[in-house]
Amino acid sequence: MSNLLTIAMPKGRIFIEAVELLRKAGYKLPPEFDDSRKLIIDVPEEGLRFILAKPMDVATYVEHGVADVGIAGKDVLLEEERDVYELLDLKISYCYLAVAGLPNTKMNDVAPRVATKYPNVAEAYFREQGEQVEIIKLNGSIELAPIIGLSDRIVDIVSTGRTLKENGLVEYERIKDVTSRIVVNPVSYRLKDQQIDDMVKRLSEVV
Ligand SMILES: Nc1ncnc2c1ncn2[C@@H]1O[C@H](COP(=O)(O)OP(=O)(O)OP(=O)(O)O)[C@@H](O)[C@H]1O
Ligand SMILES: O=P(O)(O)OC[C@H]1O[C@H](OP(=O)(O)OP(=O)(O)O)[C@H](O)[C@@H]1O
Repeated sequence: MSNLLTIAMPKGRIFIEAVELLRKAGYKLPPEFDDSRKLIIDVPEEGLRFILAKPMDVATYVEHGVADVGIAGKDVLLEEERDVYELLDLKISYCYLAVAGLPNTKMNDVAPRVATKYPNVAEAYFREQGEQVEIIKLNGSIELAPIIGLSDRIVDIVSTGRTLKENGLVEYERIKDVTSRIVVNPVSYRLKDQQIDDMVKRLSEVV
């Protein structure tokens, strides 16, 4: 096992903002962080190892303890419900989860269909509303579903609202605000509490 504190970082849009925040907190991250296809980047001078993962997989690495710490969107944490501690809201990559669909349409009375990348979040939301829906799991381009008649509604991320607008969809309900969080493995937190607390402290000062 490495002595380096291992951090699972999401590739994609969170990555750039997270790197910027870590640098602001004083971590010297080499140029590899700006342009590289490497999936593991060690920064021994800082005592850190970064693994670059799919956003949906970050909490899985942390739950299994192959990463001590992870950076993950609240959307993913709600969807996956992994056994990890959420220690800090980094307040980056802001967006929100919402229900959307074609304008002026009601949900089908019998077995309304909801397409989403977040089946658990969607299921729980509609159950709370007292509505029984059929969930259709998609992996992206969710906005297609109501347009081509696959579903009555979607549950998806909205940021600027541009994707909804350009595809002729409207928002019906806002479910939850989303930002990225620092999560940790419970055992790592016991064994490496000083390193982890130091990182959380440094990050919380620049959030
Ligand atoms: N339009 C957006 N604006 C801001 N943050 C977003 C937006 N879409 C998603 N996010 C946040 O960024 C996280 C990662 O999204 P990103 O689009 O980088 O990856 P992804 O589409 O989930 O993954 P994949 O690599 O499988 O396409 C999401 O979990 C969410 O927290
Ligand atoms: O409100 P906006 O600023 O338009 O952003 C929202 C869009 O961003 C995300 O998609 P992403 O770009 O990750 O593509 P995806 O379809 O592969 O999920 C999300 O799923 C929406 O489609």
